[in-house]
Amino acid sequence: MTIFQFPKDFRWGTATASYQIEGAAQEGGRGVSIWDTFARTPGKVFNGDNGDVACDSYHRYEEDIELMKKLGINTYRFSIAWPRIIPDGDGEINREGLDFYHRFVDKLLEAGIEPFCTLYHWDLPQTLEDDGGWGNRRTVDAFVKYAEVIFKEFSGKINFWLTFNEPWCIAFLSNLLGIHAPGNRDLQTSINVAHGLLVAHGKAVQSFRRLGITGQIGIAPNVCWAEPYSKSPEDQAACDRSIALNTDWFLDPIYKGSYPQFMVDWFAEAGATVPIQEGDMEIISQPIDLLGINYYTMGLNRFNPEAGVLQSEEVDMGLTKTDIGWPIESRGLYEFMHYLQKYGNVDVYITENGACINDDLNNGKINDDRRISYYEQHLAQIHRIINDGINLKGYMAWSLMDNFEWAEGYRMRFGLIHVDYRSLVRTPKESFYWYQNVIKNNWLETRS
Ligand SMILES: N=NNCCOCCOc1ccc(-c2cn(C[C@@H]3NC[C@@H](O)[C@H]3O)nn2)cc1
Repeated sequence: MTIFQFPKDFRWGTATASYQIEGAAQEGGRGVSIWDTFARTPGKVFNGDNGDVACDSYHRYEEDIELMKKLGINTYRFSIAWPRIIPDGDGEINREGLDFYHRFVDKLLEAGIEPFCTLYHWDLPQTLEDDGGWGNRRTVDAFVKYAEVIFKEFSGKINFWLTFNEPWCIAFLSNLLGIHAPGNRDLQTSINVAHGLLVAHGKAVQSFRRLGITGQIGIAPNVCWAEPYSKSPEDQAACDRSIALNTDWFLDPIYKGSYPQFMVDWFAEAGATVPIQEGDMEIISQPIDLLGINYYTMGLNRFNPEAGVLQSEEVDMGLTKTDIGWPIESRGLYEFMHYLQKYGNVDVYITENGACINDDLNNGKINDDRRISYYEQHLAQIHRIINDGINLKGYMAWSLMDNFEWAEGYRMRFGLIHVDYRSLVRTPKESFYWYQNVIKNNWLETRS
């Protein structure tokens, strides 16, 4: 057994997102999002599940906050649903939507929990997607309008801001692979989306500074850490492409003001170019204050000309997997955080990390020992990272509770709290109590 002591001011939290937990999809003046549409498209979401009810947190947020207090977290990452604030995307402001989030944030603050707000966690108003989505500058301008409304409303209440969650998922999972909403399968479209959201990010940061909003702002890329299957240059290059599409494709423009040239050249070979307009890169590379990093797994990649646009395939090495099929390898988090240092020792928060473990209730308890083991391994790596002098400031477990896991619907459970989707009863799992103890002690004690 080893004790890993965390810094005194280290932030401990959990994370969720609006479409995944709120429900009340047709209440409070909320407009239609691309996920309402996608979930209703036959074959897109397991079992035809959708976010109409989800965890009903729109109505049960006070109960959820009581559970957060019981858990002992001091930070809670959530997202605001743009369709609740400006239902048709760039028209009238919906006061009822703002009032809901004021009630929610006030309750968080009352509980001594720091709100950590994501402006965009994938629920784009459908009207904007109908008019070209992130590839259309109208959507970029609409996002800036939405962001400014939120900044002005919540300045002083919210001090930690993220513009976008997982830009790789928004651009490539959703517009190249077609697995998430809106389900396009086109390389040029996905590159246009990536560029549009980067410009929107930069413009929102400019507004944040111009309006003198208090607090810090950043973005939350999801990581695809990978190591080459062999020492061959082809496998190393395939690995580099896989990592770069999740990380460098977004962080080079933000921190360096230009896209990674080797990837621009790679896509040019595939006939796709980045639609850069005059001044875009200066806008995108506005200085930011923090990075959110979402880490789940890592892979061993090798070159395969048949393996998609990156010609990079993951090799199954027989590692233990979570119930969603992702290998459990915490080492990738440590390696990635050192890779990230090429952008400088920036302030980083782990804004998502967790395991899909579908254990169900058994005599009123959920003995999710595999989830505890996952967290134990990953928190030990977090301690290593901090010990190496990297500015890792906090950790938010994904997720507070089981919720709508996108194309997987409700069958995949990431929560520290079990949700019965019929009764909506919340039941803390054994991992909840384990994490509660880590937070209370501010140290990790490995069990072996
Ligand atoms: N790279 N090529 N892949 C080839 C084929 O991939 C097929 C599937 O791909 C993926 C990749 C990544 C994800 C994913 C899900 N979460 C969890 C959510 N994070 C934000 C929060 O809302 C959580 O629910 N994070 N990442 C899903 C599917």
